[in-house]
Amino acid sequence: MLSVENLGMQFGGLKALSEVTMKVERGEFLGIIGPNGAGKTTFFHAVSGIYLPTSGKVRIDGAEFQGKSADAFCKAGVARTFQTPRVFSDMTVHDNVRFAFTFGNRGGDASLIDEVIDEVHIGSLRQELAGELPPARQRQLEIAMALATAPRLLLLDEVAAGLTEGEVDEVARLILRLRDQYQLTVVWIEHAVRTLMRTVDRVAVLHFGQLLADGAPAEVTADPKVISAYLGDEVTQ
Ligand SMILES: Nc1ncnc2c1ncn2[C@@H]1O[C@H](COP(=O)(O)OP(=O)(O)OP(=O)(O)O)[C@@H](O)[C@H]1O
Repeated sequence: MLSVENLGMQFGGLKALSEVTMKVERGEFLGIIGPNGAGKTTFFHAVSGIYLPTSGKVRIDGAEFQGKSADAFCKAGVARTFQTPRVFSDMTVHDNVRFAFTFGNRGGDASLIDEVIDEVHIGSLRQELAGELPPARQRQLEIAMALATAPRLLLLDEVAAGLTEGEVDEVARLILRLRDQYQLTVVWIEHAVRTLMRTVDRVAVLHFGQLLADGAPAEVTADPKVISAYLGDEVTQ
């Protein structure tokens, strides 16, 4: 579904991503972890048309996409959320989702607007202004906006940030349900490592812009390189 080859993103002298090569297979659920500043969000920007990578290839279903616009990625079935939710504050929840709907691949069936709002459990907030929602609800709204575009690949950037462990587990269950219901391929960046490890099929670890490890959660958790660079005692306690 998505593959990157020798992906690089440089800001002046800083290599935010360096020679990253990996694949996400159709239907797979990949987690991405790594310390602050490791390049996780930059990776999402590079595979959703926000940043033009300074080197390497980005492929969607085998076709080269580096340098294409965010709209082209969206039309190819890539949807994402942002670490700081990008919602239209002065518009209602419903109107935000309706706006997202016009960019995607759903054709004319606007009844799906209400469906996705209900799916992410914000049906009771339909007429609320997005700017008045707490951050966790804005993240749910962003997921609804992403779903409104009829994605095949959903990129989630810290959608569980700031939540308690129980709430993070709830978000994980929601993502799994949405994945099944909409037959999504999912990539989830999250610092809540324990929940992530229980949820995903595979984990990639970024460290200083490089891919430090990529494998099944149990393998990655036991990898000495990953433990010393990032995990410490976090998931072994
Ligand atoms: N537009 C930019 N201009 C300059 N530097 C940038 C830009 N975007 C990201 N960076 C730098 O690239 C590096 C990687 O940032 P990125 O946001 O991708 O990290 P991250 O792994 O998502 O971190 P966090 O977990 O804190 O969100 C950081 O050093 C950051 O300061």
